[in-house]
Amino acid sequence: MTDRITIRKPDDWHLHVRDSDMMRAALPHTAAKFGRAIMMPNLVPPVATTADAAAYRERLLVALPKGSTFKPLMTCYLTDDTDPDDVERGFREAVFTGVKLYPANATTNSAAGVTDFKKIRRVLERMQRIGMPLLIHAESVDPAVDVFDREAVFIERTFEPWTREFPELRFIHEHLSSKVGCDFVRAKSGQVGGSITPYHLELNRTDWLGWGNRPYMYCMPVIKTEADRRALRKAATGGEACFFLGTDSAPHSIHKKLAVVGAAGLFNAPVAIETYAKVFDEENALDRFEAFASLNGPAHYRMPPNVGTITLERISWTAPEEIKVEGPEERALVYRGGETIEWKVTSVT
Ligand SMILES: NC(=O)N[C@@H](CC(=O)O)C(=O)O
Repeated sequence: MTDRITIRKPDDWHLHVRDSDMMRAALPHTAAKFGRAIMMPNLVPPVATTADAAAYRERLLVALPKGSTFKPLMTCYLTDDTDPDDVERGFREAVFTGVKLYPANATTNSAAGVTDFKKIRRVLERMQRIGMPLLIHAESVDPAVDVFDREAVFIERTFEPWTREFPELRFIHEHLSSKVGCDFVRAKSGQVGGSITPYHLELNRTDWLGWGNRPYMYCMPVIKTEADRRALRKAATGGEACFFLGTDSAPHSIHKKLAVVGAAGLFNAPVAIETYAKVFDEENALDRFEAFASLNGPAHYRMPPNVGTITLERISWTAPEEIKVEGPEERALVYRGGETIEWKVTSVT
């Protein structure tokens, strides 16, 4: 039995830390264990221009603990009115790493997202030309589509046709949640990469709804069936280069999570890398952990892997139930809060 594992320092290819008080509370949890993270642009108002992203990056850098080498990678929130010239400028100036597409109203803070895909064709053409990746929240928002089928329908109606219309455009299917999604990414490997969260690897919809409604398991795309969870575990741990780590850690104040209409998103940064290690251990795949956590993502984004390392050991500890947040948000519930966590980070270089 392996009780200790050292891998290259991982990156988080899908992260929300928000802004101001929440950012200051959430960011250190990721910066302590990851080399880089793709910072999601769904602030209110969104990070929609090069100037917005440069300013947000400054705020993130100021919020980092002293001496941290963590690097935030910025994304552009795509709207109906995004200017292709600004997108290109941001990419060439190394402000933007990619563009993020939210279909309008698909998830938290996506009201400013794209309402009509015809309106973004010029941006996609430009991105294809300059080699800039497109990150997609791949869910249909057609009200006639069942919430559990949103991923499959988006792939069929929109994503798959785009991979043919824009053959040189590189895509990331964010937070994969279904077997259909895994099979799609696999079939388009090279052109499409897929990130996978710790909670989609751990939970099925019976965990979420079967024993009382558990608001801290509510996220978009919603947790699906046991067959989907198994397919995701196979994808993450199978060693295929198209799948990589993206926590989708998404803190909300406790008030927003426990409201009548609750916010989607789970704050998992305090236990994320440890939870992935648990999954790989359970699947007898710890030898493939480094590829998923630290190598496949940079390769898809065409960046070198980190030079540092992280060591995890089989040491039990108890996850905090919540983190404190200054100001009116007060506190945020932690995914797996109060549970025994099997793996512990013992060294980061
Ligand atoms: N995953 C979620 O349920 N929520 C995310 C947005 C997202 O990535 O969908 C958030 O910003 O809270």
